[in-house]
Parts: sequence; C-alpha cells; structure tokens
Amino acid sequence: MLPPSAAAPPPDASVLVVDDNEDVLTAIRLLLRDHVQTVHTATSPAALPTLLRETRYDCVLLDMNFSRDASTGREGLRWLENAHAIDPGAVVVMITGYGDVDLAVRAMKHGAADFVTKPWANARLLAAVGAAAQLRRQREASGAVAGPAPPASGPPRPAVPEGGVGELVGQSPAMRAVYETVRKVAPTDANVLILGENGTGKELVAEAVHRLSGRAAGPFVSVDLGAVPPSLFESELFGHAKGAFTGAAAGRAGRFEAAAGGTLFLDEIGNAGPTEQAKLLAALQRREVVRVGESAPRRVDVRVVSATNVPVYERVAEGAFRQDLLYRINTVELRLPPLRERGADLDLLADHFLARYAGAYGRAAAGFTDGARARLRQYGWPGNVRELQHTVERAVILAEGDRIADADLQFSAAPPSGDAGGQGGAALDTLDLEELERAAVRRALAKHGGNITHAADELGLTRKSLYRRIEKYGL
Ligand SMILES: Nc1ncnc2c1ncn2[C@@H]1O[C@H](COP(=O)(O)OP(=O)(O)OP(=O)(O)O)[C@@H](O)[C@H]1O
Repeated sequence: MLPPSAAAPPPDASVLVVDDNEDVLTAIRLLLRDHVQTVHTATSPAALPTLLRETRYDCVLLDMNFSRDASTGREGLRWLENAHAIDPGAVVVMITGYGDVDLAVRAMKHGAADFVTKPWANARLLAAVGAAAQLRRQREASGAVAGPAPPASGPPRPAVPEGGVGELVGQSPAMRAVYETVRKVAPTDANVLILGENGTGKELVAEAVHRLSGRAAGPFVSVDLGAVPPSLFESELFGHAKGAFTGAAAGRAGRFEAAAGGTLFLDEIGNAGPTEQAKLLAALQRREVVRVGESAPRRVDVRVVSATNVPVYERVAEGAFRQDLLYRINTVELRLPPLRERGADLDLLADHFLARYAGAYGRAAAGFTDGARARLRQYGWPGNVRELQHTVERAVILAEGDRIADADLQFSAAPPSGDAGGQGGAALDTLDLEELERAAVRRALAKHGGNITHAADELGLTRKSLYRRIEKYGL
C-alpha cells in the first residue's frame, strides 16, 4: 500500500464518502473531520448525482461493492463512470473490501485516481485524500480536467517512435517482437487475440493494429466485456429496436454495427459468461447481428481484435471458455510481457511519462534522482505500465525539487523484499510464521501481477483462503 508520505489534505478540502456501511462512514467521518473542512457522507450511491451537481468535492471516496452486486464491483464501476459524466473533474478514490488488485486496476482504467482497501490504515487513507485533492486542484489550475478517455477518433496521434508502432514506447526484445507481429498482421483482416496482464498496453496494441490496417479510416470501437452487465449485453453489442424494452425510446445500433468498416475491440473477452460467449460466437460466425426486438439479421463488416488478462487456455481446459470461440478470435495471437520483464523499457517509459506530465502540469521535472530510479526498478509493478503512468503523474505533482526524488514515489503494493526470484529477502530472516506467510503472499501477488488465481495456485491455497490472508495482512 502507499506509504503515508503524501501531503496531508488541504484544511479547506471537501470530501464526499459513499459507502453502504454506516460504520465505515462514521469511522471515515471521525478521521477526516480533524483534517478537512467538509465531509459529506451518503449510504447510497443514488445520492451521488445530486451531491456532485450541488457541490464541488476535492475527493470522492466511493465503495466498490454495494450490497446488490457485492462480488463483482460492477456497481461501483458504474457509479464511477456516472460521477465522471456529471463532474468530469471529479477525483474518485475507490474503497474495496478485499484488496482485489484486478478490480482496483479496472477501476483505475475507468478513471479512478487511486484505491484503498478495507480495513484501511488511517495514514494511508489520509495520504490518498491528500493526493486526490492535490490532483483535483492541479488539474483545475492547468485546465486539464479528468474525464473519460478521449475517443480513438480524437486528436491526431504523435509521430510513430522509431522502431515502435502507434503510441507504444519500449525497445526490449519482447516489445520489438510485438511490433513486428503487429506490422505483419495489421494489413490482413485476421482476427487478433492480445494476451497480457492488466495495464500492459493491450488496448494500445489493438489501436495500433487498427491504425496500420486498411480500415484505419473507419471507426475503432472498444467494448469492455467485463463491464457490460449480462442484462444489457445484447442491446449493447447488437443494438435494439425502438420500444424493445422500457426506456428504449429510439432504435439504436450496437457496437458491432458502430464498428462497421473498422475494427471492433472486444476487451476482457475472457470475462464473458457462457451465454454471452455463445452469442458472440454466433455473431462472429455468421458475420451478422440481430438487434433486440427485431428478427431480421443485419450484416456487419468488422475486423475483430480481442484481449484478455485471464489465462484463457486454462479456462478452456476447465470448460469455462468455449474452445470454438477461442479458435474464432485467435487467428493471430500476441502476448504482451509484464513490465517487470521488460528491462530497460522501464526507464524509457518512466522518462516518457515524466515528459508528458511535466508538460501537462507545467512543472520543470528534469529527471529522476538515482534513488528514485533504483526504487522504480526494484518495484514489481503488478499494475504494469498503467501503474507506472499513475505513479509518475502523482510524483510530478508531489515533487518539490526539479527532479523526482525517492520520497515523491508512492507505490500501490509493497516492494518485493529481497531479490524477486530467489530465496533471500529480509522477511526470511525471521522465524515468525505470520511474517513469513505475509511475505509469501505478498511475493506471490507481485509475481503474478495481482492475479488471485495464479497466486493462490502457487501458494497452494484456495482463492477464498488467499482473499482471507490479503484482508488479514492488509495487502
Ligand atoms: N508501451 C507503452 N507505451 C506507452 N504507454 C503505454 C504502453 N503500454 C501501456 N501504456 C499506457 O498504459 C495505460 C494502460 O494501457 P492499456 O489500457 O492499453 O492496457 P491494457 O493491457 O489494455 O489494460 P487492461 O488489461 O487493464 O485493459 C494506458 O494509459 C496506455 O496509454
């Protein structure tokens, strides 16, 4: 978790806390009232739109797991998007009940600034609120308000870096191999499956495939299948007719039709449930879709690029992912390496993000101190490039000198103790069983990029037991 080194919240800050647990609200209110001017609380996220319209908050602390949908965090993600739609400058910090890194990373992808896990350390929560308030004020001062990611059809992209493709930075052998495959496959109409942990750049690669293809002048339409509720799946993907269901005042094309003549990016396809998989397969096989409430199929001309961070071949072996769908989407497969395996790319990427955010926030930020570089290299980066990007952005904002120092860096997970792969590490000098267990859990999580299934396998635990330990040790 982040060290409590961030600035304290400004005394005049205003914070909104939304959580369905009254005890949580009381505890946070008691903590914050000594540090900030205003703390508003709400037990239901339904109050969010009104509160955000009436008040400008420096920070919104939003629970991910409201009781109705407690296991997936989807409801929290929907409210997060809703908050940004109402107040594009809102800086939202998610509260998650069980330290699910995947879910938290997903929230950050949807625009959350940070996350804290329950039970929280007070210093950590205060640091998160302080950093959020600084971020909001910096963004307001620079005119760069936070909002949904710009559409792919937005402003022109920067020039292609030498040897790279699209916006991808990195020259490691693994990334060069990725560029080569992208260049070869892009001009064909082959379906592409991109595999890799969260935040490794799968969507950037998908965009690069589109931009280097004959469809570049057509649309690039992205759909996060993990975030589409099953009840909305068909209408979202295939569209609906006017009056097909309550609220369908007009007919609407789905994502397949919207991508006609271009590329459809099916993100997180490994998270699609069995019914959704069957519907996708049918649409891909027939190359046609039927809008909800209609009976006549419509032909669609799309090139499909898919991505997932789940071990999809294992899912096929377990019977959880359809083999025929996998074969349909994986004509060409690309694997993106985790950041911790890309060697010097880490420095290239850190410099790239430093230049970007120094420019955006009007900071001098001439580079990193040696200590800061060493810490960047030592860390395991479970959230990969996205996490590095957020870490550098925060550091640019927090830095007081003209170089980013060690103390300006805040990490979401504790750095691995000792060498990543060996038997060493400070924790192993102790014979305290709890300490040893804590260290093992932490290392397994870092090694598997926060993937609970893999970490649990390696530790010889069930997922449930691993969750219990994550909670117990506050990881
Ligand atoms: N090689 C790279 N060079 C520059 N920026 C990168 C690179 N890889 C990723 N990024 C940046 O990191 C962030 C995450 O990338 P992206 O969304 O493509 O990852 P992803 O693998 O699709 O993540 P997820 O699995 O969570 O969907 C984005 O802001 C992207 O611009």
